[in-house]
Amino acid sequence: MPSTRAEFHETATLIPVAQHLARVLRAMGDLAARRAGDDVEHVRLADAAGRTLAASVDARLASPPFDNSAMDGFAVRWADVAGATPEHPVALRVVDDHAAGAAGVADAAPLGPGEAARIMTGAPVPPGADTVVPVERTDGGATVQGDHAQRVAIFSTPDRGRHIRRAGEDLRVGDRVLEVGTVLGARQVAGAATAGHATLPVTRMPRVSVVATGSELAEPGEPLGPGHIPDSNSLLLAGLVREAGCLVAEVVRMPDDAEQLRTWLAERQPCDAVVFSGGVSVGAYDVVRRVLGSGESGAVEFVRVAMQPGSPQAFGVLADGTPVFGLPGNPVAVAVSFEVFVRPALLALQGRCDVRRRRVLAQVASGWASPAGRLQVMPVSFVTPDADADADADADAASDAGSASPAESPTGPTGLPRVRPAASGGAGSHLSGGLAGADGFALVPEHLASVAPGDTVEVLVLP
Ligand SMILES: Nc1nc2c(c(=O)[nH]1)N[C@H]1C(S)=C(S)[C@@H](COP(=O)(O)OP(=O)(O)OC[C@H]3O[C@@H](n4cnc5c(N)ncnc54)[C@H](O)[C@@H]3O)O[C@H]1N2
Ligand code: MOO
Repeated sequence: MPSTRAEFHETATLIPVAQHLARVLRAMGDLAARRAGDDVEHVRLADAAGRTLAASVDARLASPPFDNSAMDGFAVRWADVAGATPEHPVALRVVDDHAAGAAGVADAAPLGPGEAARIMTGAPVPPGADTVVPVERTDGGATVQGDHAQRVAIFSTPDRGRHIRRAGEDLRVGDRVLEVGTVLGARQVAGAATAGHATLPVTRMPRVSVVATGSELAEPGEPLGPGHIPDSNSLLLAGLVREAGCLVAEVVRMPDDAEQLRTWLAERQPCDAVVFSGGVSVGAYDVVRRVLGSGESGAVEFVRVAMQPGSPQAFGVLADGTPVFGLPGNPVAVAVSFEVFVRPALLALQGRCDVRRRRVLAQVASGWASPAGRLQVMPVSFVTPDADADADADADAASDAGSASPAESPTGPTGLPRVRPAASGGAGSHLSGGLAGADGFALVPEHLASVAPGDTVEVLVLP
């Protein structure tokens, strides 16, 4: 129970992360449903990476499309070679030679008793053959020259049917290859090619506008005026938008000036979502809150979420129905807010079936404090084997024991990977430089005020 009025005010107004996310995803679900239909494009397989499937894909071709050899060797009739040994090889007449891609194999005369065909990996199995003997188990036979048949000695017998890859054992015509909502990567595109497709139906890539607000913001690399800082959030957000499979409609940096924001809102490029950074808190110049919170440009709600960093959040729609996010300006808060709310929303807008990031359990290598009552989303890095080696060297130098500090081992006694805060400064939401070393975000539940070495935490793994 909160003990003071101030504390009560703080905790009473915090919305659980799951509740805010559910609200965002509900709104995105409605938008995606409205977009469905007009939003399908057909792209060539070579252009499909990173796109989201708009419809499930079934096999048009069997895989393999025909029975073929898994080995370079000789296609035989098993009954002819059963019992062959090095001491008592079986000699067969080589009547044909089949390379991968060979035409006409299916029409060849069936192998007769005592006959074999030389065959290469991937070549169709000729009629009559039921087994392939790898070349290593033969004397190698001899090349067929013209129609002068040669002989091959078989030294041992595989099981009947061995080394033949059967038509359809991977996919039969009509088998489901890819589910609607799947994000297409190299493996999925290759699977579609195998299944006989040349193009795939994908959802249109949402276009997202990024607006960084703040009178202190300067172009990165330019000399800084007094009180100015390089604008890192524009780059962060534009990059995260692209990583989430979207196109960047425009990137805008503007000072804390309500008139400039109103002008931009009136003249902006058409897009599917807008993401603001900065100006959502309670500061005197918090321009996003002032303009969007007034209701003059749409319906945007400003809330405080039980999360650290990234507590102040804005979400809603602009006057034309475009969804809009207002993220708190601190760079780590931007990264975390994007990860927790915006990325799932943009994936949902694309029709992705899975909007969750992969999670792993990890063991804390060096502890940190966490604000009780809020979900802490802490940038962490995995302890690497290199760090282990460095620690070994340090330990060697410091003592004769020469063993690595347990805190530096890449896995803990449980076999879980170990994590430590990515920023040497800890959990501050301004530690933008430290964010660059993050491999993931550790999720520290609301009821904890700290984590200690050896504790287990769940980590969202970044690509
Ligand atoms: N009285 C209170 N003050 C603040 C509260 C609060 O509850 N009461 N919350 C704090 C928290 S937590 C956050 S997060 C920030 C969020 O404020 P804003 O969204 O209004 O963000 P700004 O004030 O515009 O900026 C915060 C911080 O981030 C830096 N920044 C902003 N944009 C960029 C950019 N594009 N690139 C790099 N850095 C950026 C900015 O210079 C500020 O230092 O409010 C706290 N205050
Ligand atoms: O939400 Mo703020 O990000 O804690 O700094």
